Amino acid sequence: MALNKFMHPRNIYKTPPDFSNLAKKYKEFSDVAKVDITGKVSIDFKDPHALRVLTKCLLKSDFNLDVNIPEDRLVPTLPLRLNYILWIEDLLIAINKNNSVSGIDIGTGACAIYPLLAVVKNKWNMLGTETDEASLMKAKDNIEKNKLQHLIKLKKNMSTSIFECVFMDDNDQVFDFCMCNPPFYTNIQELLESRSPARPAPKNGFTGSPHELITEGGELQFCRKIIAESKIYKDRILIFTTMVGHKYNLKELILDLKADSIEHTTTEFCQGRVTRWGLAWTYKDYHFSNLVVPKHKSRKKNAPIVITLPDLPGPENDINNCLEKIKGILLDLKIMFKVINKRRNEITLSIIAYNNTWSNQRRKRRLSKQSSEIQSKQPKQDLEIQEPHVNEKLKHRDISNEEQISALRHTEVAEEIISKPSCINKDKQEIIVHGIMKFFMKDNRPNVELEYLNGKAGKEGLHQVIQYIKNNWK
Ligand SMILES: C[S@@+](CC[C@H](N)C(=O)[O-])C[C@H]1O[C@@H](n2cnc3c(N)ncnc32)[C@H](O)[C@@H]1O
Repeated sequence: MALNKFMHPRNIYKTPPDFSNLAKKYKEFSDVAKVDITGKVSIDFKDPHALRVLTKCLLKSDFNLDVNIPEDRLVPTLPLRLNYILWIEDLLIAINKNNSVSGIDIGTGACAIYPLLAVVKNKWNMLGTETDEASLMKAKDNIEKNKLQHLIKLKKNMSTSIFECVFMDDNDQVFDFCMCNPPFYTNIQELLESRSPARPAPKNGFTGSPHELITEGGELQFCRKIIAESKIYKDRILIFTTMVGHKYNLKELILDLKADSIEHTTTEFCQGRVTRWGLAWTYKDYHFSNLVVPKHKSRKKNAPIVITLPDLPGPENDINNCLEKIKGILLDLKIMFKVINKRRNEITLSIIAYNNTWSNQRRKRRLSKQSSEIQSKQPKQDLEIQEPHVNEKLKHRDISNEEQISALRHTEVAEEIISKPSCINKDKQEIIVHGIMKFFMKDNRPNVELEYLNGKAGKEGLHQVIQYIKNNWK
């Protein structure tokens, strides 16, 4: 519960729930609870069933809500959901909106968790939208079970638009806010790779179905769509908000809003070991600058590092030229990359390296030269027989032990360098470096901003990659 102290100040889960009390109150909970020798009651957080029972019992005990959470759907973690609702409360306070509040929950899911919490906590009127028929049916059951149909409405979204289904009846309704927990991932692979191997194993078990977690283009595209459509519905929703799961996407979305001079604010949702972010924007004459952002200032930040690269030769010292150069170097290094954003003067790449192909390049080149010199001196027949034993030949020359060891290393590394990308077995290999590189032109010079995400080589690994790029930037 490392981040709990940074939870929203009004979040009741800042104080962890009393598990022994829950076990006494609910038989279902006592069935999944374990008691250690000191008498402490806990559950197996890796067990999705135990998580489901915990959330169900907390909803009953703390909010008097009876909720069925289907086995094949996301188990909503309450501290995070509550952090988001509490931040919406802050936003509404900031715009002096304190009664007859109405909000939209985009992608409400099978539990309609946000509408239910919003209604029991604040008596807001909520509209939940959902594309998945099965989730929609379950959400309806949960709302009816709690007799809250008069405050919570549901709409099936059958279009590719986010908001069209809300306003298609052509009513004049104006909503105070919209909220969204978007599907975070682009595909299964990204979902599986989303966690750093360097970080401790996730404390909580994995829950959720693919369509709840995956969307074409991932959360960045989904949130961009909300922003694009917000321009159409700017008079129908006072404050637009979304949760963002990846910090690098948050940065991109902020740039989008800044580019259009749209008033916005952000927050951090901290709970357990997980941080998410909230982004809010408006087209109204509201100023969010007075909002007290509930985050802890002294918390260590992963501040990005900016490095200026040498000028590229020729007149075309521009961002497209940079991109071609970078692509070439990354391909040489067998580093996987994806262009996640491209603007007029800036390009953002996500990079993943499964092998360290950038270290000791000078030594590798020297040894490569040495070994090819030796090979060229050998008679052809000899070479054919002895080719796998380059180091044996080196032994017969007057060279030091250290060089022999380097040569041995070189043979191994050489194989690594010539390996084709297709032999990168992502399933079996650990990520060495995963990071974001944003290239941009400043004062007509190429710069790169680095953000380390995860990987065995740590931040140092990402710095080594950029150092390699810098050294080969010609
Ligand atoms: C990450 S889940 C969030 C569920 C719930 N709000 C929560 O926080 O637990 C995302 C939900 O959005 C739904 N969804 C995806 N695209 C949608 C769209 N265009 N309109 C409405 N819902 C959508 C998915 O079916 C899924 O239930």
